[in-house]
Amino acid sequence: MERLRLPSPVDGRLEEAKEDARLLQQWETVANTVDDPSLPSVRIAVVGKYTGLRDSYLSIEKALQHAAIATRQHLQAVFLESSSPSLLASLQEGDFHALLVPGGFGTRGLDGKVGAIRWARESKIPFLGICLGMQAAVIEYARSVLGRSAATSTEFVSPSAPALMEGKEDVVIFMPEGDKARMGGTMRLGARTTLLQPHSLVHRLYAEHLGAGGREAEEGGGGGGGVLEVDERHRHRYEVNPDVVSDLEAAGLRFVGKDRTGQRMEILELGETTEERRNGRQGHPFFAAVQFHPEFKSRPTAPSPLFLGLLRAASRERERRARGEKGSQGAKERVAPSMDEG
Ligand SMILES: NC(=O)CC[C@H](N)C(=O)O
Repeated sequence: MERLRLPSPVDGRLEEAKEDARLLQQWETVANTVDDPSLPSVRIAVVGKYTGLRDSYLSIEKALQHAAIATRQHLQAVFLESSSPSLLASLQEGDFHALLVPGGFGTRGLDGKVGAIRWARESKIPFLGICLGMQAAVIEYARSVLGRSAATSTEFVSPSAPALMEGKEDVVIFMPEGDKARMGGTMRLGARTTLLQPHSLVHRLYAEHLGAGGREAEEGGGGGGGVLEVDERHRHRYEVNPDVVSDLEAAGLRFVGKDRTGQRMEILELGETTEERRNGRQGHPFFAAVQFHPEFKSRPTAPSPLFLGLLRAASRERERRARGEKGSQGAKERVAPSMDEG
């Protein structure tokens, strides 16, 4: 056995027993945290249009739960209907510590999602957007900050409507390799690689998980220089229009995760605005959105780095309110540097 370098069955059993004990210990920690009545509650608003069918957001709720356990908080996820006329009032009065806008399809409720994201961005409430949630964040920024009030996604433009003015309004477009005439089989599905720029919030979060969720990118493969590669699961037909990226970046959005071609935007963060930098004001505590679905890879003992980031920011927000502070400025440990540092 030694000559052939085979593991001894005794060693193997010992290793197995150690691993079993480690997993049991992890699981006990999870169970004890869920049952601990002394932990504070964290209130997360989830704004979507499938709220009548709770199972639609099951993986979102589970991923939030995993991150709440890891940050020792009791999760109160509140699902709000995105087409409700009272959505904004519910958000303003709901004492929420964070907002999550998950994936979805079709136009109903889009303006509600855009309004909710605007509220979170302007009131400096931690925000995570997923898939359609990221596309809605781009639409919101283009409408509110670039002043393109008609900004939208090609998904929401009826084929019979006149072409969008100068193509400036379709800030989210159909992916070129898809077949516009046929929906079946045109979705970009499954695990795809995203390269994460250093000096970004998401890079730091994934780097913590290096080994589990990320690996150093190789020089020459579009990576190198501290770039991290992560594989996350996708499910979409539309993407950020590469033609509007430079305008959005000049206005303060940072696209810190892209595919290997550099043409497909996978992750955005909010950098400091020029005005914030000039006045030495703190930027947004946590504003990130991703084209993929991080919830699908979250596990009870290994929460998704993005959900973890959101729940940590939500916890800081709760503590800040408990201290009676107004506005998020000064509340946090800021991680996203200004755009030109990235
Ligand atoms: N999963 C999603 O959120 C999909 C977003 C959007 N409807 C698209 O197809 O690109």
